[in-house]
Amino acid sequence: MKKIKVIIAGPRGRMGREAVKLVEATENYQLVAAIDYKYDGKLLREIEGFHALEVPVYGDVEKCLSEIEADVLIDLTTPEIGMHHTKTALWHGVRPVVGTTGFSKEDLAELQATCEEKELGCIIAPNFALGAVLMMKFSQMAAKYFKDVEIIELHHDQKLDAPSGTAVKTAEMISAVREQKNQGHPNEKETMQGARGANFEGMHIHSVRLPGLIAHQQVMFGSDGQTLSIRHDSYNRASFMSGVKLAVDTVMKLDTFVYGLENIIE
Ligand SMILES: NC(=O)C1=CN([C@@H]2O[C@H](COP(=O)(O)OP(=O)(O)OC[C@H]3O[C@@H](n4cnc5c(N)ncnc54)[C@H](O)[C@@H]3O)[C@@H](O)[C@H]2O)C=CC1
Ligand SMILES: O=C(O)C1=N[C@H](C(=O)O)C[C@H](O)C1
Repeated sequence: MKKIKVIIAGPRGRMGREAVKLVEATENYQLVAAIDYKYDGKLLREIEGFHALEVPVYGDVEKCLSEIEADVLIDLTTPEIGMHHTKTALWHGVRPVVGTTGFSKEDLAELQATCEEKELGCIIAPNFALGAVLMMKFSQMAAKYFKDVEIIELHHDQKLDAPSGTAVKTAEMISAVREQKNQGHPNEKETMQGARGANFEGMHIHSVRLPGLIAHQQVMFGSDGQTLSIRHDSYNRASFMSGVKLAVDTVMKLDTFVYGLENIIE
């Protein structure tokens, strides 16, 4: 059986550790390297929590990709370094699967152009949890009938980006079908800055950060005499792994850029 050779960037992170477990547990995947700025030149097994993993760790993505033959790079880091890893992977002919959030519109356009130039698959998934992908799709369906919507995303307090990648993606999907509307009273005024959250084309996004939370989102629609709430909750990071696996398997067959798992599930 030909194995899919995988590199994981950010293996010590909350998501990275889960992804290492996934790759190790999947028969046709082989973890060939990890990228971690702190442990350059070590083996993964020398890092706490990783046992018996004779996998080299690189601090530098360029060096890693020059020395290691790989099919897929899974990135679970931070936006700046994630962008650098993703571009470098594409230049080396390695297909990226990116869970890192916080990329700008310009970043995404640049990655799409590089994919097209290289004719190489790349999947950027703001949320790998299949339930969250359905929550976004259902919200898009509902937005055809309800033009008043507020997005409330709730995450753990170690999260760096706000609003979450999922909330941004949800707002983009809704705006593709929603009749444009500036919500709330035309004369509404914030007496405390930020009270109405972020404004995306007239709809509002609220970001809650609390210890104890993992990843949650509620999309609330309202119209005359009724509201509709569509909610998804991730209670652990294993919830994201079936989507990571789907993305790795799919990216191997792609020569295009995909932003969002809703584009690859039926
Ligand atoms: N798409 C999805 O379904 C999900 C996406 N995320 C996103 O994934 C990213 C990571 O999330 P967490 O694991 O919770 O964060 P984390 O903070 O636990 O992990 C980030 C990891 O990146 C590593 N890192 C930072 N700079 C680096 C560099 N220069 N080179 C290599 N590694 C570097 C850190 O050492 C750390 O281990 C975030 O952007 C988050 O929003 C998180 C959960 C689900
Ligand atoms: O940082 C997180 O934890 C998560 N990030 C992603 C996002 O920004 O939407 C996905 C999920 O919500 C968890």
